[in-house]
Amino acid sequence: MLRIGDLAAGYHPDTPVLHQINVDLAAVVVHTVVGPNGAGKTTLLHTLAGHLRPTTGWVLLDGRDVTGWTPVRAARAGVTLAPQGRRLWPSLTVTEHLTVTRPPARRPNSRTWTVDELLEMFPALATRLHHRGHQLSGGEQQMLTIARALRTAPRLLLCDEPTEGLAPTMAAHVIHALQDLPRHGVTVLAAVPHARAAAALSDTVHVLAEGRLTGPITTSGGQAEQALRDHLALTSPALPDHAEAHR
Ligand SMILES: Nc1ncnc2c1ncn2[C@@H]1O[C@H](COP(=O)(O)OP(=O)(O)OP(=O)(O)O)[C@@H](O)[C@H]1O
Repeated sequence: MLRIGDLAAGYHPDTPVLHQINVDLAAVVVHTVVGPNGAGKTTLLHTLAGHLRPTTGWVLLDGRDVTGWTPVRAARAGVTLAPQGRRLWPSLTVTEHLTVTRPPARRPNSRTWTVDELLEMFPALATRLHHRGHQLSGGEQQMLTIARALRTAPRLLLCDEPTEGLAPTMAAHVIHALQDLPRHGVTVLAAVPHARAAAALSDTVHVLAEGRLTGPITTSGGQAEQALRDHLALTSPALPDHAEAHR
């Protein structure tokens, strides 16, 4: 659905963060982009969600040029960001988060999600309906961030570090929910900092290093972790074996 070619983006004209990014998110699966802190993962997701205008290159959605679109146009077309840091509305309750966010009226082919379906996906939220954003645990906030994004009926969900800082059981729940989305026609592109997390979460991994993407690596063959280590070693030649566990 989404194709990106020769894309460059950054925050200052003289210092691009992304250089010549090429990627084709044709398959309705979970894709990850993995790379160390500062590699540009957030910058890539923000560019795709329309928060940042690319300096060069193109973005095609179903063959239509959408380069430089706004977040509103991106969301209307079915591309929604679940941001890092959760960015909830602190004074709104769980129910209010889910009811004020609605799918666009005219997008017949997208899977829409009722509040009840989202509470079934994330039962922890069902017991917190009247709690405000700032009263939720980190895991509950992450679930609500994803649930709120799903309310816009995305075809492509961009998730920035969806398991960051979560306890293992919460992280497992979030991973399970994301892995189930392709079954509903939703493609996922998640940014993660660790090779192992990328291999566990996704079907296809794209490695971002020094502003460039390599891959994709398919995780189904069992070789993903070694392939990722090889790719990441390109930018960290001195990395000792035991350091991988902390990447
Ligand atoms: N708003 C901003 N203004 C200027 N520079 C920025 C801004 N946001 C990020 N950067 C810089 O862009 C580069 C890429 O940052 P980005 O957040 O995209 O990386 P990341 O891979 O998501 O890392 P992390 O996992 O630490 O968030 C870094 O050098 C960062 O300092």
